[in-house]
Amino acid sequence: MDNKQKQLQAELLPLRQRIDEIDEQLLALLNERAQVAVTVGEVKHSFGERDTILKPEREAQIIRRLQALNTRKIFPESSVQAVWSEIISACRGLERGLVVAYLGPEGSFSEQAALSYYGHAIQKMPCESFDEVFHVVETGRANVGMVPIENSTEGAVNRTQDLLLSSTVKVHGERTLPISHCLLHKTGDLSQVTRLLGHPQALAQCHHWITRNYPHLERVPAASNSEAARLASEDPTCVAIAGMQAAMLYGLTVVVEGIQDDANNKTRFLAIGKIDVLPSGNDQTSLIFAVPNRAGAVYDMISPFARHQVSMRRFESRPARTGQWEYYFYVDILGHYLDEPVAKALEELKEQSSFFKLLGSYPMQ
Ligand SMILES: O=C(O)C(=O)C[C@]1(C(=O)O)C=C[C@@H](O)C=C1
Repeated sequence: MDNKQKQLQAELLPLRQRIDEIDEQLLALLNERAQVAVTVGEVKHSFGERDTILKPEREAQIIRRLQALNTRKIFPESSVQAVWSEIISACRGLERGLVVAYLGPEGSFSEQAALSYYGHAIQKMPCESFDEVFHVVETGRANVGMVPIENSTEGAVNRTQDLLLSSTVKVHGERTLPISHCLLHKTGDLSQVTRLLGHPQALAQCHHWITRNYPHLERVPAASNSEAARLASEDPTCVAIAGMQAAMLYGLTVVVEGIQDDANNKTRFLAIGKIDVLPSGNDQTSLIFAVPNRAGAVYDMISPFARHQVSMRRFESRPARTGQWEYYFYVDILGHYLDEPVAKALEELKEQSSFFKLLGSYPMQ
Protein backbone atom coordinates (compact mmCIF):
# COMPACT_ATOMS: atom_id res chain seq x y z
CA MET A 1 0.00 0.00 0.00
CA ASP A 2 1.46 3.40 -0.95
CA ASN A 3 1.19 6.49 1.26
CA LYS A 4 -1.88 7.88 -0.49
CA GLN A 5 -3.67 4.58 0.01
CA LYS A 6 -2.70 4.50 3.70
CA GLN A 7 -4.00 8.05 4.20
CA LEU A 8 -7.24 7.15 2.45
CA GLN A 9 -7.71 4.08 4.68
CA ALA A 10 -6.97 6.15 7.80
CA GLU A 11 -9.66 8.70 6.85
CA LEU A 12 -12.17 6.03 5.94
CA LEU A 13 -11.71 3.95 9.09
CA PRO A 14 -13.69 6.13 11.57
CA LEU A 15 -16.42 6.78 8.98
CA ARG A 16 -16.81 3.06 8.37
CA GLN A 17 -16.85 2.41 12.13
CA ARG A 18 -19.68 4.94 12.40
CA ILE A 19 -21.59 3.17 9.58
CA ASP A 20 -21.13 -0.14 11.40
CA GLU A 21 -22.56 1.37 14.60
CA ILE A 22 -25.55 2.82 12.76
CA ASP A 23 -26.17 -0.51 10.99
CA GLU A 24 -26.15 -2.28 14.37
CA GLN A 25 -28.76 0.14 15.66
CA LEU A 26 -30.84 -0.30 12.50
CA LEU A 27 -30.66 -4.07 12.85
CA ALA A 28 -31.71 -3.96 16.51
CA LEU A 29 -34.65 -1.73 15.61
CA LEU A 30 -35.62 -3.95 12.68
CA ASN A 31 -35.72 -6.92 15.04
CA GLU A 32 -37.88 -4.96 17.44
CA ARG A 33 -40.21 -4.01 14.57
CA ALA A 34 -40.39 -7.64 13.41
CA GLN A 35 -41.32 -8.72 16.95
CA VAL A 36 -44.17 -6.19 17.05
CA ALA A 37 -45.37 -7.38 13.61
CA VAL A 38 -45.49 -10.97 14.90
CA THR A 39 -47.70 -9.76 17.77
CA VAL A 40 -49.90 -7.85 15.30
CA GLY A 41 -50.32 -11.12 13.41
CA GLU A 42 -51.28 -12.96 16.62
CA VAL A 43 -53.83 -10.27 17.51
CA LYS A 44 -55.35 -10.45 14.00
CA HIS A 45 -55.43 -14.22 14.28
CA SER A 46 -57.22 -14.06 17.64
CA PHE A 47 -59.89 -11.87 15.99
CA GLY A 48 -60.31 -14.48 13.23
CA GLU A 49 -58.57 -12.29 10.64
CA ARG A 50 -56.22 -15.01 9.52
CA ASP A 51 -56.57 -14.30 5.79
CA THR A 52 -56.25 -10.55 5.98
CA ILE A 53 -52.62 -10.01 6.90
CA LEU A 54 -52.03 -7.77 3.87
CA LYS A 55 -53.31 -4.24 4.54
CA PRO A 56 -52.48 -2.12 1.47
CA GLU A 57 -53.97 1.05 3.01
CA ARG A 58 -51.76 0.74 6.12
CA GLU A 59 -48.65 0.00 4.02
CA ALA A 60 -49.32 3.05 1.82
CA GLN A 61 -49.86 5.23 4.91
CA ILE A 62 -46.61 4.05 6.55
CA ILE A 63 -44.57 4.87 3.43
CA ARG A 64 -46.27 8.22 2.75
CA ARG A 65 -45.82 9.31 6.38
CA LEU A 66 -42.10 8.49 6.27
CA GLN A 67 -41.68 10.26 2.93
CA ALA A 68 -43.31 13.35 4.43
CA LEU A 69 -41.09 13.10 7.54
CA ASN A 70 -37.98 12.75 5.40
CA THR A 71 -37.53 16.50 5.00
CA ARG A 72 -33.73 16.34 4.89
CA LYS A 73 -34.05 14.18 1.76
CA ILE A 74 -30.41 13.11 2.01
CA PHE A 75 -31.82 9.60 1.88
CA PRO A 76 -33.74 9.70 -1.46
CA GLU A 77 -37.55 9.67 -1.42
CA SER A 78 -37.76 6.75 -3.86
CA SER A 79 -35.43 4.77 -1.60
CA VAL A 80 -37.74 5.35 1.38
CA GLN A 81 -40.40 3.54 -0.66
CA ALA A 82 -38.06 0.75 -1.79
CA VAL A 83 -36.50 0.14 1.65
CA TRP A 84 -39.75 0.23 3.65
CA SER A 85 -41.53 -1.95 1.08
CA GLU A 86 -38.93 -4.60 1.87
CA ILE A 87 -39.07 -4.04 5.64
CA ILE A 88 -42.85 -4.37 5.59
CA SER A 89 -42.59 -7.39 3.29
CA ALA A 90 -40.24 -9.14 5.74
CA CYS A 91 -42.50 -8.33 8.72
CA ARG A 92 -45.62 -9.40 6.80
CA GLY A 93 -43.84 -12.64 5.91
CA LEU A 94 -43.38 -13.35 9.63
CA GLU A 95 -47.10 -12.89 10.23
CA ARG A 96 -47.98 -15.19 7.34
CA GLY A 97 -46.31 -16.16 4.04
CA LEU A 98 -47.88 -14.54 0.98
CA VAL A 99 -48.18 -16.65 -2.20
CA VAL A 100 -48.04 -14.33 -5.23
CA ALA A 101 -49.08 -15.48 -8.72
CA TYR A 102 -47.92 -13.78 -11.94
CA LEU A 103 -47.15 -14.54 -15.58
CA GLY A 104 -43.83 -16.40 -15.61
CA PRO A 105 -41.52 -18.04 -16.05
CA GLU A 106 -39.06 -16.34 -13.73
CA GLY A 107 -37.52 -13.11 -14.99
CA SER A 108 -40.75 -11.64 -16.42
CA PHE A 109 -41.75 -8.01 -16.03
CA SER A 110 -44.78 -9.24 -14.05
CA GLU A 111 -42.37 -10.85 -11.58
CA GLN A 112 -40.50 -7.54 -11.26
CA ALA A 113 -43.79 -5.74 -10.62
CA ALA A 114 -44.77 -8.37 -8.02
CA LEU A 115 -41.43 -8.04 -6.19
CA SER A 116 -41.57 -4.26 -6.34
CA TYR A 117 -45.11 -4.19 -4.88
CA TYR A 118 -45.06 -7.08 -2.37
CA GLY A 119 -41.30 -7.10 -1.63
CA HIS A 120 -39.03 -10.15 -1.69
CA ALA A 121 -40.41 -11.99 1.37
CA ILE A 122 -43.04 -13.77 -0.70
CA GLN A 123 -43.57 -17.20 -2.16
CA LYS A 124 -43.51 -16.85 -5.95
CA MET A 125 -46.01 -18.71 -8.11
CA PRO A 126 -45.11 -18.16 -11.78
CA CYS A 127 -48.04 -19.11 -14.05
CA GLU A 128 -48.31 -19.94 -17.75
CA SER A 129 -51.07 -17.47 -18.63
CA PHE A 130 -53.09 -14.56 -17.27
CA ASP A 131 -56.05 -16.98 -17.06
CA GLU A 132 -54.05 -19.20 -14.71
CA VAL A 133 -53.07 -16.22 -12.54
CA PHE A 134 -56.74 -15.30 -12.07
CA HIS A 135 -57.69 -18.94 -11.54
CA VAL A 136 -55.15 -19.64 -8.78
CA VAL A 137 -56.11 -16.43 -6.97
CA GLU A 138 -59.82 -17.20 -7.29
CA THR A 139 -59.43 -20.73 -6.00
CA GLY A 140 -57.12 -19.65 -3.14
CA ARG A 141 -54.00 -21.52 -4.30
CA ALA A 142 -52.34 -18.10 -4.38
CA ASN A 143 -53.21 -15.30 -1.96
CA VAL A 144 -52.73 -12.53 -4.51
CA GLY A 145 -51.61 -11.93 -8.10
CA MET A 146 -49.98 -9.26 -10.27
CA VAL A 147 -51.21 -8.66 -13.85
CA PRO A 148 -50.48 -6.00 -16.48
CA ILE A 149 -53.47 -3.81 -17.31
CA GLU A 150 -52.12 -1.17 -19.69
CA ASN A 151 -48.99 -0.17 -21.56
CA SER A 152 -48.10 3.39 -22.53
CA THR A 153 -47.33 2.34 -26.14
CA GLU A 154 -49.86 -0.41 -26.81
CA GLY A 155 -52.80 0.56 -24.60
CA ALA A 156 -54.99 -1.84 -22.64
CA VAL A 157 -54.07 -5.49 -22.10
CA ASN A 158 -57.27 -7.03 -23.44
CA ARG A 159 -57.03 -10.44 -21.79
CA THR A 160 -56.60 -8.88 -18.35
CA GLN A 161 -59.61 -6.64 -18.99
CA ASP A 162 -61.75 -9.63 -19.98
CA LEU A 163 -60.65 -11.60 -16.92
CA LEU A 164 -61.41 -8.68 -14.59
CA LEU A 165 -64.91 -8.71 -16.02
CA SER A 166 -65.57 -12.42 -15.58
CA SER A 167 -63.62 -13.19 -12.40
CA THR A 168 -64.57 -12.60 -8.77
CA VAL A 169 -61.18 -11.15 -7.79
CA LYS A 170 -60.79 -7.56 -6.65
CA VAL A 171 -58.06 -5.01 -7.21
CA HIS A 172 -56.08 -3.86 -4.16
CA GLY A 173 -53.10 -2.00 -5.63
CA GLU A 174 -51.13 -0.84 -8.64
CA ARG A 175 -47.52 -0.63 -9.72
CA THR A 176 -46.11 1.10 -12.81
CA LEU A 177 -42.76 -0.09 -14.16
CA PRO A 178 -40.56 1.41 -16.87
CA ILE A 179 -40.26 -1.29 -19.53
CA SER A 180 -36.99 -1.53 -21.42
CA HIS A 181 -36.74 -4.35 -23.94
CA CYS A 182 -33.49 -5.94 -25.13
CA LEU A 183 -32.62 -8.07 -28.14
CA LEU A 184 -31.13 -11.26 -26.71
CA HIS A 185 -29.22 -14.20 -28.16
CA LYS A 186 -27.49 -17.28 -26.83
CA THR A 187 -23.97 -16.26 -28.00
CA GLY A 188 -24.30 -12.88 -29.71
CA ASP A 189 -23.38 -14.36 -33.13
CA LEU A 190 -26.59 -13.79 -35.11
CA SER A 191 -25.39 -15.46 -38.37
CA GLN A 192 -27.81 -18.42 -38.07
CA VAL A 193 -30.79 -16.47 -36.71
CA THR A 194 -34.09 -16.77 -38.60
CA ARG A 195 -36.73 -16.17 -35.90
CA LEU A 196 -37.51 -13.47 -33.38
CA LEU A 197 -39.49 -14.56 -30.29
CA GLY A 198 -41.45 -12.25 -28.01
CA HIS A 199 -44.75 -11.76 -26.23
CA PRO A 200 -47.21 -10.07 -28.67
CA GLN A 201 -47.15 -6.95 -26.45
CA ALA A 202 -43.34 -6.78 -26.66
CA LEU A 203 -43.35 -7.39 -30.44
CA ALA A 204 -45.84 -4.52 -30.78
CA GLN A 205 -43.87 -2.20 -28.45
CA CYS A 206 -40.73 -2.76 -30.59
CA HIS A 207 -42.50 -2.96 -33.99
CA HIS A 208 -40.72 -0.07 -35.75
CA TRP A 209 -37.30 -0.95 -34.38
CA ILE A 210 -37.63 -4.56 -35.61
CA THR A 211 -38.90 -3.42 -39.03
CA ARG A 212 -35.95 -1.04 -39.39
CA ASN A 213 -33.27 -3.44 -38.17
CA TYR A 214 -34.40 -7.04 -38.69
CA PRO A 215 -37.21 -6.97 -41.30
CA HIS A 216 -36.32 -10.45 -42.59
CA LEU A 217 -36.76 -12.29 -39.25
CA GLU A 218 -39.95 -14.26 -38.71
CA ARG A 219 -41.75 -12.78 -35.68
CA VAL A 220 -42.99 -15.60 -33.45
CA PRO A 221 -45.33 -14.87 -30.52
CA ALA A 222 -44.35 -16.42 -27.18
CA ALA A 223 -46.44 -16.91 -24.01
CA SER A 224 -44.31 -14.34 -22.18
CA ASN A 225 -41.06 -12.41 -22.63
CA SER A 226 -39.23 -14.61 -20.16
CA GLU A 227 -40.53 -17.70 -21.97
CA ALA A 228 -39.12 -16.20 -25.22
CA ALA A 229 -35.77 -15.74 -23.43
CA ARG A 230 -35.86 -19.29 -22.09
CA LEU A 231 -36.53 -20.70 -25.58
CA ALA A 232 -33.77 -18.56 -27.13
CA SER A 233 -31.32 -19.88 -24.54
CA GLU A 234 -31.87 -23.34 -26.07
CA ASP A 235 -31.91 -22.43 -29.77
CA PRO A 236 -29.21 -20.30 -31.52
CA THR A 237 -31.52 -19.78 -34.56
CA CYS A 238 -33.72 -17.57 -32.35
CA VAL A 239 -33.33 -14.13 -30.88
CA ALA A 240 -35.71 -13.03 -28.12
CA ILE A 241 -37.14 -9.76 -26.89
CA ALA A 242 -37.14 -9.59 -23.10
CA GLY A 243 -35.82 -7.56 -20.19
CA MET A 244 -32.38 -7.48 -18.64
CA GLN A 245 -33.59 -9.66 -15.75
CA ALA A 246 -34.51 -12.47 -18.16
CA ALA A 247 -31.17 -12.03 -19.99
CA MET A 248 -29.25 -12.60 -16.76
CA LEU A 249 -31.46 -15.45 -15.61
CA TYR A 250 -31.13 -17.42 -18.87
CA GLY A 251 -27.47 -16.51 -19.50
CA LEU A 252 -28.19 -14.68 -22.76
CA THR A 253 -26.04 -12.08 -24.52
CA VAL A 254 -27.60 -8.63 -24.76
CA VAL A 255 -27.20 -7.75 -28.46
CA VAL A 256 -29.00 -4.38 -28.23
CA GLU A 257 -30.50 -2.65 -25.20
CA GLY A 258 -33.57 -0.38 -25.13
CA ILE A 259 -35.19 -1.38 -28.44
CA GLN A 260 -38.74 -0.28 -27.52
CA ASP A 261 -40.13 2.35 -29.94
CA ASP A 262 -40.96 4.74 -27.10
CA ALA A 263 -38.06 5.50 -24.76
CA ASN A 264 -40.62 6.19 -21.98
CA ASN A 265 -42.39 2.84 -22.43
CA LYS A 266 -44.21 1.94 -19.18
CA THR A 267 -46.60 -0.75 -18.05
CA ARG A 268 -49.12 -0.45 -15.28
CA PHE A 269 -49.82 -3.61 -13.28
CA LEU A 270 -52.70 -4.37 -10.94
CA ALA A 271 -52.45 -6.27 -7.67
CA ILE A 272 -55.42 -8.65 -7.46
CA GLY A 273 -56.85 -10.75 -4.66
CA LYS A 274 -59.81 -10.98 -2.33
CA ILE A 275 -58.89 -8.07 -0.12
CA ASP A 276 -61.17 -5.16 0.74
CA VAL A 277 -59.02 -2.07 1.18
CA LEU A 278 -60.03 0.72 3.56
CA PRO A 279 -59.42 4.39 2.62
CA SER A 280 -55.74 5.39 2.83
CA GLY A 281 -56.27 9.11 2.23
CA ASN A 282 -55.17 9.08 -1.41
CA ASP A 283 -57.00 6.38 -3.33
CA GLN A 284 -58.50 5.48 -6.65
CA THR A 285 -61.35 3.22 -7.62
CA SER A 286 -61.61 0.90 -10.62
CA LEU A 287 -64.96 -0.18 -12.01
CA ILE A 288 -66.64 -1.62 -15.09
CA PHE A 289 -70.05 -0.66 -16.40
CA ALA A 290 -72.19 -1.07 -19.51
CA VAL A 291 -74.87 1.24 -20.81
CA PRO A 292 -78.18 0.59 -22.56
CA ASN A 293 -77.78 0.99 -26.34
CA ARG A 294 -79.35 4.45 -26.86
CA ALA A 295 -78.27 7.95 -27.86
CA GLY A 296 -76.55 9.91 -25.10
CA ALA A 297 -76.31 6.89 -22.79
CA VAL A 298 -72.55 7.20 -22.17
CA TYR A 299 -72.88 10.93 -21.50
CA ASP A 300 -75.69 10.28 -18.99
CA MET A 301 -73.65 7.57 -17.37
CA ILE A 302 -70.59 9.65 -16.62
CA SER A 303 -72.46 12.81 -15.67
CA PRO A 304 -72.73 11.71 -11.97
CA PHE A 305 -68.93 11.99 -11.80
CA ALA A 306 -69.07 15.60 -12.98
CA ARG A 307 -72.03 16.34 -10.67
CA HIS A 308 -70.17 15.07 -7.61
CA GLN A 309 -66.79 16.44 -8.75
CA VAL A 310 -65.16 13.07 -9.02
CA SER A 311 -62.14 13.09 -11.37
CA MET A 312 -61.73 10.36 -13.94
CA ARG A 313 -58.24 9.02 -14.49
CA ARG A 314 -58.86 6.41 -17.16
CA PHE A 315 -61.69 5.51 -19.52
CA GLU A 316 -61.42 2.45 -21.80
CA SER A 317 -63.98 0.50 -23.74
CA ARG A 318 -64.11 -3.15 -24.71
CA PRO A 319 -66.66 -4.82 -27.02
CA ALA A 320 -69.39 -6.68 -25.09
CA ARG A 321 -69.47 -9.32 -27.87
CA THR A 322 -73.24 -9.20 -28.21
CA GLY A 323 -73.00 -8.35 -31.93
CA GLN A 324 -74.93 -5.14 -31.12
CA TRP A 325 -72.03 -2.64 -30.97
CA GLU A 326 -72.34 -2.65 -27.20
CA TYR A 327 -69.39 -2.02 -24.92
CA TYR A 328 -68.09 -2.43 -21.42
CA PHE A 329 -66.43 0.68 -20.04
CA TYR A 330 -63.41 0.36 -17.76
CA VAL A 331 -63.08 3.44 -15.61
CA ASP A 332 -60.64 4.58 -12.92
CA ILE A 333 -61.75 7.48 -10.75
CA LEU A 334 -59.99 9.36 -7.97
CA GLY A 335 -61.18 8.63 -4.44
CA HIS A 336 -62.35 5.64 -2.42
CA TYR A 337 -65.79 4.09 -2.83
CA LEU A 338 -66.46 4.92 0.84
CA ASP A 339 -65.74 8.65 0.25
CA GLU A 340 -69.08 10.46 0.12
CA PRO A 341 -68.89 12.07 -3.38
CA VAL A 342 -67.63 8.82 -4.90
CA ALA A 343 -70.28 6.77 -3.10
CA LYS A 344 -73.03 9.09 -4.38
CA ALA A 345 -71.71 9.13 -7.97
CA LEU A 346 -71.42 5.33 -8.01
CA GLU A 347 -74.94 4.92 -6.61
CA GLU A 348 -76.37 7.07 -9.43
CA LEU A 349 -74.29 5.33 -12.09
CA LYS A 350 -75.34 1.91 -10.79
CA GLU A 351 -79.02 2.82 -11.05
CA GLN A 352 -78.74 3.72 -14.73
CA SER A 353 -76.27 1.14 -16.00
CA SER A 354 -77.18 -2.19 -17.60
CA PHE A 355 -74.10 -3.70 -15.91
CA PHE A 356 -72.01 -2.47 -12.98
CA LYS A 357 -69.01 -4.02 -11.24
CA LEU A 358 -66.80 -2.42 -8.61
CA LEU A 359 -63.29 -3.84 -9.00
CA GLY A 360 -61.99 -2.15 -5.86
CA SER A 361 -60.60 0.98 -4.25
CA TYR A 362 -56.89 1.08 -3.48
CA PRO A 363 -54.02 3.49 -2.67
CA MET A 364 -52.55 5.55 -5.50
CA GLN A 365 -48.98 4.52 -6.19
O1 LIG B 1 -50.42 -3.10 10.61
C1 LIG B 1 -50.65 -4.27 10.26
O2 LIG B 1 -51.83 -4.68 10.10
C2 LIG B 1 -49.56 -5.21 10.03
O3 LIG B 1 -49.83 -6.36 9.76
C3 LIG B 1 -48.16 -4.73 10.10
C4 LIG B 1 -47.60 -4.41 8.71
C5 LIG B 1 -46.19 -3.76 8.93
O4 LIG B 1 -45.21 -4.49 8.89
O5 LIG B 1 -46.16 -2.57 9.19
C6 LIG B 1 -47.48 -5.65 7.90
C7 LIG B 1 -48.42 -6.04 6.98
C8 LIG B 1 -49.57 -5.21 6.62
O6 LIG B 1 -49.85 -5.23 5.26
C9 LIG B 1 -49.44 -3.83 7.12
C10 LIG B 1 -48.49 -3.45 8.02
